[in-house]
Amino acid sequence: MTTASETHLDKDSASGGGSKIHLDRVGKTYPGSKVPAVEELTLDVPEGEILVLVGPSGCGKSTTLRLINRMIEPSTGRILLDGEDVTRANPDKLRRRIGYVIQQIGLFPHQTIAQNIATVPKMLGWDKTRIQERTTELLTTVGLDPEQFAHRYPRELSGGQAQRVGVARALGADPDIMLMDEPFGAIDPITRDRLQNEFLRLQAELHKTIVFVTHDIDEAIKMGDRIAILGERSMIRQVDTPERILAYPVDDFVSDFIGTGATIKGLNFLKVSSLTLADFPTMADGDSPEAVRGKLQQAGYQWAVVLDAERRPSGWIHQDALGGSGEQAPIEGTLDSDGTLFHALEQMVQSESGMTVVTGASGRFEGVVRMTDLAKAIRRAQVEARRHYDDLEANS
Ligand SMILES: Nc1ncnc2c1ncn2[C@@H]1O[C@H](COP(=O)(O)OP(=O)(O)OP(=O)(O)O)[C@@H](O)[C@H]1O
Repeated sequence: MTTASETHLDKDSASGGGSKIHLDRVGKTYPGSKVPAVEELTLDVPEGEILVLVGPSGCGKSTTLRLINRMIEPSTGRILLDGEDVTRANPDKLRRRIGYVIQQIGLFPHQTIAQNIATVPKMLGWDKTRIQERTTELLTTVGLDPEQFAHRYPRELSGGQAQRVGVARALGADPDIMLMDEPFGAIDPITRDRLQNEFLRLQAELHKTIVFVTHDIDEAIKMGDRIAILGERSMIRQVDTPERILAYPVDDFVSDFIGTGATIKGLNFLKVSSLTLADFPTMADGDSPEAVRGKLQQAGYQWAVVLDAERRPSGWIHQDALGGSGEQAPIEGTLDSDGTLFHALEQMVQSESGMTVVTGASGRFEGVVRMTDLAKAIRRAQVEARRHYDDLEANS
């Protein structure tokens, strides 16, 4: 097995070529501390990517994030944005280019929501009309009615609304980089899920380059184009797409961190369209029970899919019911080829047949997904991920 230190960087990233954010052996030792909080961290974030930093409490995630906008000054190393060394640039100017969202939101309590959102545009000297237009636009973008909310104060908002304002404020001057430190951390699970979805929808339009800190691996899997799993002193243990990390954690530290159920979570990244659906016995209008029993015996199945006149699946029939009761078991939902294998598994475990039906155009029957198909797809993902790491090692 390759080790994390051998695998966490590819050749391009070592030089930072073309990255929006490039950290070059950045380190931070806090005054009075013997141990660095961040040690020799080299990391790249390509333009338009959400990179999630995840790791155990105290491993240095927040410090790393704050090094990027120099809220914390690095002790060693260089920070490059768009290829430009900003390690010694004016930090105030730098921060105007970079949006920053934190868990505690940090809204100014004595300023209205509109004034809060206008913070950076004001610093940049925008005129009143432009600021007002931008504030209205941003409130709408984050799903808050400007008429209702612009003139309220932070204490007059719910946690979820305040968090949306936090995002709007960070987007104030349209920065192309956003740093987000557990932005949805202190919110109830339902609102949190909604905010995550809204943010992903927003990002699909805005294409910001985002570094996002969380200690929650599920949030990392959901939000990240890539995830960097950090160990002590922000040492990278593995950095990759969520699907590859789930398919192939490089060591026990990463396995332990992503926890149980990683394989099942990995099914979220696999689509029904990646499967070759095998021929499956069906019972259409006019088929005799004997003929269907013959098909089942030949194919080695106990269940057939019953189809209506339009070849849409209407139920399952067991071989014992053929020619007898004719009783059918319901189909617990169907999937199209865009569905994920995670949904296929969910439907499978609810279905009496233990299989999931796939439909195509106009709901017509296309095939079924069986447990063995899921197992094969998982193994294929694992083999591909492993091959990727073997190639990286061979090329390093
Ligand atoms: N201002 C500071 N002065 C001294 N040490 C600090 C300071 N801020 C953080 N540290 C230390 O640096 C290390 C990394 O802290 P940091 O907040 O970056 O970790 P984290 O991974 O974000 O933690 P958490 O998930 O618990 O928020 C910790 O050991 C912490 O105690």
